[in-house]
Amino acid sequence: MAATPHVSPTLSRYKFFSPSAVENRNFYPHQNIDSRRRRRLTKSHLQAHNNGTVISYGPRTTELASSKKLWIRQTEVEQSQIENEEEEEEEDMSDEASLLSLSMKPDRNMALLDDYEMEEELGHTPPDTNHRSGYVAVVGMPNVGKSTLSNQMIGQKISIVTDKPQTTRHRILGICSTPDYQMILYDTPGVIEKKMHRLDTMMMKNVRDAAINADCVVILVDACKTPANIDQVLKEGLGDLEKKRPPMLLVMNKKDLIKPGEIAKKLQWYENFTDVDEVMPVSAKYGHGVEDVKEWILSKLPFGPPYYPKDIVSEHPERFFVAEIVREKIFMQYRNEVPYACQVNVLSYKTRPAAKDFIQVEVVVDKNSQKIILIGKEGKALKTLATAARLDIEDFLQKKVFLEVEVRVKENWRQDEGLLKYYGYGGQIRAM
Ligand SMILES: Nc1nc2c(ncn2[C@@H]2O[C@H](COP(=O)(O)OP(=O)(O)OP(=O)(O)O)[C@@H](O)[C@H]2O)c(=O)[nH]1
Repeated sequence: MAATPHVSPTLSRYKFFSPSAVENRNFYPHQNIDSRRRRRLTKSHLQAHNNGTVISYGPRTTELASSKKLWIRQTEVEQSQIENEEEEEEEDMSDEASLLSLSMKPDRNMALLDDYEMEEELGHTPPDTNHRSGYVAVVGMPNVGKSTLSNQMIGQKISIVTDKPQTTRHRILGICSTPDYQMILYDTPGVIEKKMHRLDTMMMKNVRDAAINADCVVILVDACKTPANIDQVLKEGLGDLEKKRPPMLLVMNKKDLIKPGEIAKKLQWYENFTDVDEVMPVSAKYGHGVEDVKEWILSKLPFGPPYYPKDIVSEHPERFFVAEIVREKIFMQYRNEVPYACQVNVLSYKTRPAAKDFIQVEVVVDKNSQKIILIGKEGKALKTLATAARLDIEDFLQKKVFLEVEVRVKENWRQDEGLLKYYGYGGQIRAM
């Protein structure tokens, strides 16, 4: 029998808590209290950029403390206090607690924002019965423009974009909020049939987990390609959703690359031969049709309160984006198999009051031959990579950093499930 919801005396205006949630004070979506304490990406943290190719990040909000893990308002707590608490917590923090689970969509009956956040961030606003919020999975084959569309919809660069297929490896959660709605988008790795490595299998599981959680699904296809059935995308990307088939929109992207007559013919084909609820032509890169996609999504989102504070644009911690920036530069600088053989990990991130922040990054490769290519003659290639990455990281963090990049060989890392989980492909990422 379902437990009777417990009404929090202070928060009854907003929503219900399940009794177990109240007991555990585990109100936040996806995580426990410890893991909630991390630097989160806010709207002002990144700045919108429209062409989807330039990384241009705006000023960091001063409202968030620059503490590595704690999310505390600087106006309320002295920086020294933050640092002390941080050190204490660092000692307590077990490996388990440092993992953020990205796979779960919170139960509607559970409160999603704790009282601190409610009072502070929502500013005592009474619940809006017309407010909509929900999860959207963006799926499709590699290189069709999923990340470009997701970035456009969020209005900020959350996912890295390159011209190479299979750039996206993680399920990336981006949040688009207005006073009237909150759209939580999962940008997912491209659906692949042939799984060469354990990494591919785990990435596909992450796509399916995103779809399971979704209130609606956006399936992208490339307008330049001959129309083909999307069964493979549905099978690999959505899994067994027969019992609960979410509303589906097919987006024919890159319409700028084909003639208007061709657009109409291809749309007709998709309307006739796919089992989706609607078909739309879009040019994600140039923003054409993106508002129509948002409108369709909005019409499918359930009424309900926001899942996240309205100024949060992503669940991922800063160090995730630092690693992604380095990975983007690898994709841009190196060719063939090399970018695919690379895993980027942030080993250490130290904020130093009297010096530049110190960030230590390792690039893991499969073979020594790849390490040699990455480093280049007299280390020149690695230096170019580190400089390009550092400049973007500095833009992103809005401060100078000292970036150290080292290359390590871990044979067959793409087949090693334990390592892959450690690297975050099991649906959990490291918070610190
Ligand atoms: N001309 C044109 N190019 C686009 C459009 N949308 C995306 N692209 C380009 O297509 C390439 C792939 O875009 P992504 O957004 O990385 O595609 P993806 O589906 O996320 O790729 P995966 O990481 O393989 O899953 C990039 O070079 C984009 O600039 C579009 O509307 N028009």
